Amino acid sequence: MTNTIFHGFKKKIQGKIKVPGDKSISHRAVLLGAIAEGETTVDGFLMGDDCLHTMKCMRQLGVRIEKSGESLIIIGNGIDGLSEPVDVLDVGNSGTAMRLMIGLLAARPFYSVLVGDASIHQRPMDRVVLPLKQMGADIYGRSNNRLAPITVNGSKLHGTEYHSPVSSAQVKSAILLAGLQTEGTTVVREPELSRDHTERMIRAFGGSVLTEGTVHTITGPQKLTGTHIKVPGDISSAAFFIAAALITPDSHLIIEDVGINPTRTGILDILNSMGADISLENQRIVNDEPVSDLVVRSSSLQGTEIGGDVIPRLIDEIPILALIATQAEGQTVIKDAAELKVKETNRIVTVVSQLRKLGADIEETEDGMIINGQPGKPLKGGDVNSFGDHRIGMMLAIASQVANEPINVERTDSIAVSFPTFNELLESVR
Ligand SMILES: O=C(O)C1=C[C@@H](OP(=O)(O)O)[C@@H](O)[C@H](O)C1
Ligand SMILES: C=C(OP(=O)(O)O)C(=O)O
Repeated sequence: MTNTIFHGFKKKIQGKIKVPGDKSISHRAVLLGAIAEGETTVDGFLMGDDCLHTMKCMRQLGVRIEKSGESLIIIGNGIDGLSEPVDVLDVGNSGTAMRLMIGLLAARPFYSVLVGDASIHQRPMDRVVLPLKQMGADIYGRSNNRLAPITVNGSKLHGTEYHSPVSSAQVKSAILLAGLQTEGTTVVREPELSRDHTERMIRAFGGSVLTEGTVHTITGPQKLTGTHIKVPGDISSAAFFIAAALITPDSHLIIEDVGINPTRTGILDILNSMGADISLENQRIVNDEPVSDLVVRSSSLQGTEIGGDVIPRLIDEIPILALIATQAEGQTVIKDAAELKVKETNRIVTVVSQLRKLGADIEETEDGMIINGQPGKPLKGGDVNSFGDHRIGMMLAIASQVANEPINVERTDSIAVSFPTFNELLESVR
């Protein structure tokens, strides 16, 4: 376990940077490349722990994946090219890897076991197991099929119509990946639109998914063809640097090549409504995904209310939004965010407890938190803990921009899950 001391009180943030590749898109590039026919080249793949676990699992399933310079080459042999793994598939800390692979493997004619770290073994898997069982899947897990380890006895599935109680791209994607291999039509409805990278990427691989509002329809079986994927920078990683520039006086930061898929830009909409000075330049489309450079300047911010259908569009950015809210004038209320309780940690508890330790005025609610901003009043330093949650670790590191004493963050090793170069990049712009 590593700890890191961050000390950056009022150190202005300046420069031009790129953040690592999008985690959601990187997972999907490997999964779809692995089941496509022919070669797939992935540029900008995120070499973070989560995606490396997905890559290793796909290799265990018999897929050849090689690094070639900065690119990843996946040699797919079609969906039938996957073979039974001789050992358990370990997803590490990644909910995306586990849930998407359960969907993928549910329709493969072999046996597999999926495990992960202590955090993964506490996260609900029934949200994908239930709909897949409705499609005829044979899946078991601890605690009445709710928790990992999960065993998948691959079988022939049939199409279904599933109304998901949660707006979760992992649930939607698991069903679509099973539906892709299944004779007939599979329909998944979600309460609010969640990130749509799976749908876009199935199309980039030559497949088809129909989306009407929040209803997604896939008709299988479909064959995918290898392609060239360029992964944009991860807006969820960029968010930490956006925050650092906004809350530190005299900052001016350019972040190049950031993915701005509308299902991910809730953070930009909310920051805009809080008065943030962020402009989008050089907007373009790459692989059916919108990409832009972001120009961020320090800003005076106002508190706001964050809830409703924006939540799935910024769910991973709530920890850093909470920190930003401590620096905004007035109150910020975050609601409808109970999903935070089933992330790498219970993020309502970890955000509130750790920011409180630093002197923030923040309290937990049933489905979110309330923050009374104190702009101009520095946070304190001291010992805080990421509890193994990468996003909590990075949020606490950025808090050092507004803390007048050093912040000692325990378990910073977890940051490598999504942003292995975070510390160096932060140093480079300070
Ligand atoms: O599909 C994905 O790549 C992800 C979906 C979201 O989770 P849910 O599907 O649980 O909302 C998000 O929090 C996670 O970081 C990545
Ligand atoms: C929730 C996250 O990821 P996952 O669900 O894939 O573990 C995240 O990256 O914040």
